Amino acid sequence: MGEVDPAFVQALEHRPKPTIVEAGGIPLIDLSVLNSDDPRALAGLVAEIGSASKDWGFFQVINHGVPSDLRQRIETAAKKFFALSLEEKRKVRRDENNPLGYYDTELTKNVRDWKEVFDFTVENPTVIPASHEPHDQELQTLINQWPEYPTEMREACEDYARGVEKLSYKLLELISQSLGLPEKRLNGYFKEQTSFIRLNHYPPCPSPQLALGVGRHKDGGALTVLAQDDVGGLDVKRKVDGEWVRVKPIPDSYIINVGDIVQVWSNEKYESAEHRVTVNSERERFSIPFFFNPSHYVMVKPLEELINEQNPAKYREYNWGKFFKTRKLSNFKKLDVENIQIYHFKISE
Ligand SMILES: O=C(O)CCC(=O)C(=O)O
Ligand SMILES: [Fe+2]
Repeated sequence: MGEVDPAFVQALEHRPKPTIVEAGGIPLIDLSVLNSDDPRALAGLVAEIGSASKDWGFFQVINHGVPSDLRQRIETAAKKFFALSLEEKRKVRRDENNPLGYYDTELTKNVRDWKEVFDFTVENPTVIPASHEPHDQELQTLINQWPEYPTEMREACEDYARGVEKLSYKLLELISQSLGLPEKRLNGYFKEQTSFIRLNHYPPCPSPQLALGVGRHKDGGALTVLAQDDVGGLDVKRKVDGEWVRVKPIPDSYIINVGDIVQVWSNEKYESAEHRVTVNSERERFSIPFFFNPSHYVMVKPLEELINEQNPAKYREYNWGKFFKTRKLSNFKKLDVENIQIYHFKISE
């Protein structure tokens, strides 16, 4: 067993157990129904999405319509990029001001993650607040930084983004319908989306029982559409019993997780699930999450149509851009406070 730097070591209660249950029961949803014009089949799909979002906050989709060559091209480009020297990768390094590009020192809840990443936004440029301070109105324009090598990286990333964006809108529309709302009820919030895609590389770790690839967390955006390779390591905290279970890789499927924004919009009918990534000492792992996020100026709050006297709003409204900026900052440097969470906006009962 090798040694890892103490910055990576998780507190005892957050370390992965040596054996983990492979999750039976994570809903597997076949989206080919979307091509059918049988209203009953569509209603069945909407109901499936609703139960999966309610009971798990996590599901996998197959026959999702994203062409497999888009995924192959970005996966190949990611492998080539991460295989470059550190010096080469650091030419597109991100910093406190520009959160886009290469990074190998991310923190989740103040502990270092055993991974390296490359981030790019789906819209180029993307506008976010310049500061996390609530009263500072200044904005910042983010521009993607593309590496020189591999030369096909930019095109592979941009094409993939367009493909997965379509799937994300489809899922958003299904979620909206599953809440009893019109199909396009939520689309307007994404006009100037702050969505971004992350290429994750988890190298083999000499002490996989001490560190995590990504520490336990919930995704702060609306939805995450994740491509994982065949290595496995993504664990979800199962809602029924709080047990960590491993998400089994299924070739050419996507893992969908409901983010905090959907939890708030739905007034907790749906709940974002806590998840983490464990690493292993033998095989490197790659994954590609697409974080589907609204425009920075969106004020997130329980949807009017879903609240009433019997079911009053469980959250105060908050500004998405400020939330996003605060999270980014806490992932960048060690803070003495816990990073921002939606429960900070929860209305106590
Ligand atoms: O690598 C994975 O499977 C998941 C990564 C993740 O949860 C994240 O980046 O938010
Ligand atoms: Fe995540």
